[in-house]
Amino acid sequence: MSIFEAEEAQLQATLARLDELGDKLEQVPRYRGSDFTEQVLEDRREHLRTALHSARQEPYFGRLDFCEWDQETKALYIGKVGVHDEDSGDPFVIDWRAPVASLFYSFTGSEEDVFYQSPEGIVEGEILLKRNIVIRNRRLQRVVDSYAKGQEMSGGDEFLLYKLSEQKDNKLKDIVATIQAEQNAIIRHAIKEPLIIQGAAGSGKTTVALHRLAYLLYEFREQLRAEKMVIFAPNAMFLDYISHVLPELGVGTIAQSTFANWGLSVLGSSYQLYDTKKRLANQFESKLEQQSEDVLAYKGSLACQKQMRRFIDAYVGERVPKKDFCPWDGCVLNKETMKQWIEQDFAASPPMKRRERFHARAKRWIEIEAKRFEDKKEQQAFKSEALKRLRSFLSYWSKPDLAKLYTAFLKEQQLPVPASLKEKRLGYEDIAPLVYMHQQLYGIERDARFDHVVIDEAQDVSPFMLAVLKERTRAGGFTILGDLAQGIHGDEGISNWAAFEEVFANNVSYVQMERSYRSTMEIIEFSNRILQQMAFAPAPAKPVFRSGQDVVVEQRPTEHVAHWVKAMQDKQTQTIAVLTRTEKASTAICRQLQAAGFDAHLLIAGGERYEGGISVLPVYLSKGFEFDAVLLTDVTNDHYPCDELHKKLLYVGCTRALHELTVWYDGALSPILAP
Ligand SMILES: Nc1ncnc2c1ncn2[C@@H]1O[C@H](COP(=O)(O)OP(=O)(O)OP(=O)(O)O)[C@@H](O)[C@H]1O
Repeated sequence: MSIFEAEEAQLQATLARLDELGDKLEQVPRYRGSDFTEQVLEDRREHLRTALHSARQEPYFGRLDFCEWDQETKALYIGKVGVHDEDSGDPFVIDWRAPVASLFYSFTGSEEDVFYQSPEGIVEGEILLKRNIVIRNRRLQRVVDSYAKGQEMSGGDEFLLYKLSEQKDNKLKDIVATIQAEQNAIIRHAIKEPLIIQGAAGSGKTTVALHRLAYLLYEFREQLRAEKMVIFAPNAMFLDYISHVLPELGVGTIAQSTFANWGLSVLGSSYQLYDTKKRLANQFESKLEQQSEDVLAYKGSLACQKQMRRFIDAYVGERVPKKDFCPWDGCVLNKETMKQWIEQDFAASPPMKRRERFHARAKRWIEIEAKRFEDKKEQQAFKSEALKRLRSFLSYWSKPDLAKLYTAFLKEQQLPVPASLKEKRLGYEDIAPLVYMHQQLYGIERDARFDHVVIDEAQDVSPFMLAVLKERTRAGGFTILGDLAQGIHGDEGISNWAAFEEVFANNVSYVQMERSYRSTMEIIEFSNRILQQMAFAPAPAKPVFRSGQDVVVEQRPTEHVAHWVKAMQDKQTQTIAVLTRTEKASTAICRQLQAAGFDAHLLIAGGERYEGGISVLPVYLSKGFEFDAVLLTDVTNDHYPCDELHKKLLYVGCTRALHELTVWYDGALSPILAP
């Protein structure tokens, strides 16, 4: 029997077991009653039904023959979801997140003995076979061995290259079958340590972070809840693009948001972001930003956070009663007692909660004092007079208007006050300071705390934003990923990771990912030449050995875009992108393509969906996305002068391409690309 036939027989046997299990489960009536134990059992059955639904199509993707010392070799089949034999409890498909499955990813073929950490301790042994198996709709498609003991192998990358050469559709995909050793280490990194990942474009940062969430939820299911996890990413369109990975991994309820939207939800519905749609366009096109870069950078800094804390402390300090309270003539609650209540008895509560508690205790005190009057009517009259006086006494400590308080802070710091603040319309850079102010005054409800936070494209996040999130996240619960070479929002974001490390008082792990999986060698080498020109030049990306077309750089006006798109379509290219320098240019090209009969999509700031197919978008919006073929238009000296911002923009644009990259210029080629 050939290897393929043997695996085919194994697949049929596994499918038969899965079908039997699935059919049996379907026959158990759904429990809808109120008995708690029954509900828990039904919950488990439902979980298994969902798991079996996907397992019955593609039960596994890998096989690992592992021999634990002094025991028999076991063939372990690894899949997206683990399935156990009902009677013996033995797994016949191992979940990719299970401890033993880690060997499938970390084993490189050169280790003689291997080990993994199981809940019972370290398990040692040797690997005899590592096999990739492709199953589509219950049919065995492909079997590729990357290691077989005692045999010469062509190299472990063959299967990875096969996966990478596939065309992409409109959603990011899971990579469970081909997670690489360095990615596996990140996915399984200790739960208690915050993690910062600096990764080259296309190194799999976003993908790996999503797999890490799925892993954490599996391994620490007793401690973590999906509803308490959140992914922050730059915009709604990008969130739409990555939205399929977690459901594919069987995880459905993790919140995804932009920092701005989340911040506004904390502040309440009266606050809005000003020019949501136009912020990026202004920043990258007409330089209309009202505020200088220094002000933006300061508002995102830890120095600003420190000043804000001092300002709030002073504000709260001022709220301590300065005079005695007199509910009626002859009765006094002295200021020392009230001070003691506020500063000592209620010290653990946030300031606005302290006010509430003070109010409640003062009312109780009035009740007790009023009991001195024997006549009930008299008692009532004194009480209502006292409550009136209490209200007026507390007016010095009314609920603060955050926008006004923030205005006072900006004035104190001699910073310009944006005119829109009066209408509670905020700049992106004002959100972190305001949310921080809110947190300082009102505290953070238990329900509003996070178990784990993923921050994607973190180079565009300010240290102040991170500090705000840290206050409401359980210790160590951060996976932060970014690429400084793609930091196109330098004024709001960061230029090195030091300030982030400072937020965690340096108790943070830092990992670099240099291998890039997205693009061909030709595209990576071309992009690396831009990288090397940057003031801060991260290590060049290392390509996987996947060769493709040469990068084309040619003098051509944008009128020819339709020809290029047609040529790409003729090659069956699935996702095609035309990247322009401005939104205006994107709009014009998109119209031109639509007039020529192409189903082209214009992606602009404020958009919510990414459709795939043919996309036309400004280069600054392309961050995070990838396309089979990319055309960068107008790469001239005028549009991309030789400065840091434009080097980064071009780097972002070039690294979006998987298989083909074309660069056009009409005039003088940008000096960044000059030979
Ligand atoms: N181990 C892997 N196996 C197969 N494909 C992979 C692997 N790692 C990454 N990829 C693919 O590489 C591409 C880039 O991944 P991803 O978008 O997560 O990278 P990134 O580092 O976030 O990129 P960027 O910073 O440029 O946005 C995706 O198509 C992803 O599926």
